[in-house]
Amino acid sequence: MSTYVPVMLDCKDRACIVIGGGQVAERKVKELLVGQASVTVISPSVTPALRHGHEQGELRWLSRKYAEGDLQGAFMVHAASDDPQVNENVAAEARARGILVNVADQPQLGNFIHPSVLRRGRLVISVSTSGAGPLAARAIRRRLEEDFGKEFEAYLDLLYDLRNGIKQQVSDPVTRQALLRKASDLRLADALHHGAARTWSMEEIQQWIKDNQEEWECGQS
Ligand SMILES: C[C@@]1(CC(=O)O)C2=NC(=C\c3[nH]c(c(CCC(=O)O)c3CC(=O)O)Cc3[nH]c(c(CC(=O)O)c3CCC(=O)O)/C=C3\N/C(=C\2)[C@@H](CCC(=O)O)[C@]3(C)CC(=O)O)/[C@H]1CCC(=O)O
Ligand SMILES: NC(=O)c1ccc[n+]([C@@H]2O[C@H](COP(=O)([O-])OP(=O)(O)OC[C@H]3O[C@@H](n4cnc5c(N)ncnc54)[C@H](O)[C@@H]3O)[C@@H](O)[C@H]2O)c1
Repeated sequence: MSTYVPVMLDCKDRACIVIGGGQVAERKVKELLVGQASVTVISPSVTPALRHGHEQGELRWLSRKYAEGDLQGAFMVHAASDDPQVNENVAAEARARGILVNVADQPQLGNFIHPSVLRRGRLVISVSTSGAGPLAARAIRRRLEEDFGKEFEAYLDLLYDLRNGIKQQVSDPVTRQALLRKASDLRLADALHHGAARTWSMEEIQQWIKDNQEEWECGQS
């Protein structure tokens, strides 16, 4: 079994092809659409959700079987048909073209696999068992859902603004580092959980930076 390297891929507007239109293809397409990829499904039949996506213009569906040459110009392909020989052929074309390829039934023929994903806005927690047991990956992800609740979406939006504010307002590198550490303290997320998880105004963000900067500088003198 491979030891995989986890990465976060930017698929925005990239040509991503999915061969097959069943439940597995649907799941992979959903993740690609979250990443704003340009998705083409090639399959004689598709699930109602994929058909709906096609009708809404969210993805392209070519209603036919895979044919060699379909992968020309693609960034990534998913071989998710229920025909092992077709999936093998897709993997072979992808390898010859140097395209990223995921193979649903024979993962070892591809060069990446999907983790189970928990999203809370900007927070992405990916769980993989390296192929040992996808259902266990799902179960672990579900357990993490309890520890990382919806407040993390608001917290990461706040952290994004706080970091930008700190970088703009605080020039001393040591003070800046101290404030960045404080903003990254998960107690801030807990506070959002216990209080109302709401958006901070720019004034509140600037005030937080000012107060904490003063507190830090007082502690140093
Ligand atoms: C996490 C998740 C993400 C996703 O798909 O996006 C995912 N599989 C999920 C569900 C799921 N998969 C399977 C079942 C049926 C139950 C069962 O058999 O256990 C269910 C449940 C269902 O479908 O409901 C069967 C299965 N899966 C693979 C094979 C082939 C093999 O093992 O050789 C077979 C046998 C096929 C057969 O024999 O028919 C292979 C892979 N599945 C992976 C990912 C990759 C490894 C992930 C890891 O371990 O880190 C890897 C290697 C490649 C890949 O797909 O990228 C998603 C859960 C999402 C969530 O809910 O959170
Ligand atoms: N990796 C995973 O997470 C995972 C999970 C479950 C099953 N699987 C495996 O993934 C594969 C697909 O599973 P599914 O449940 O989506 O199957 P499914 O039967 O629901 O769908 C198969 C799809 O492949 C299409 N297809 C068949 N021949 C084709 C061809 N020549 N060109 C293009 N499309 C073609 C069919 O039209 C259909 O839409 C199976 O091999 C299954 O064993 C993988």
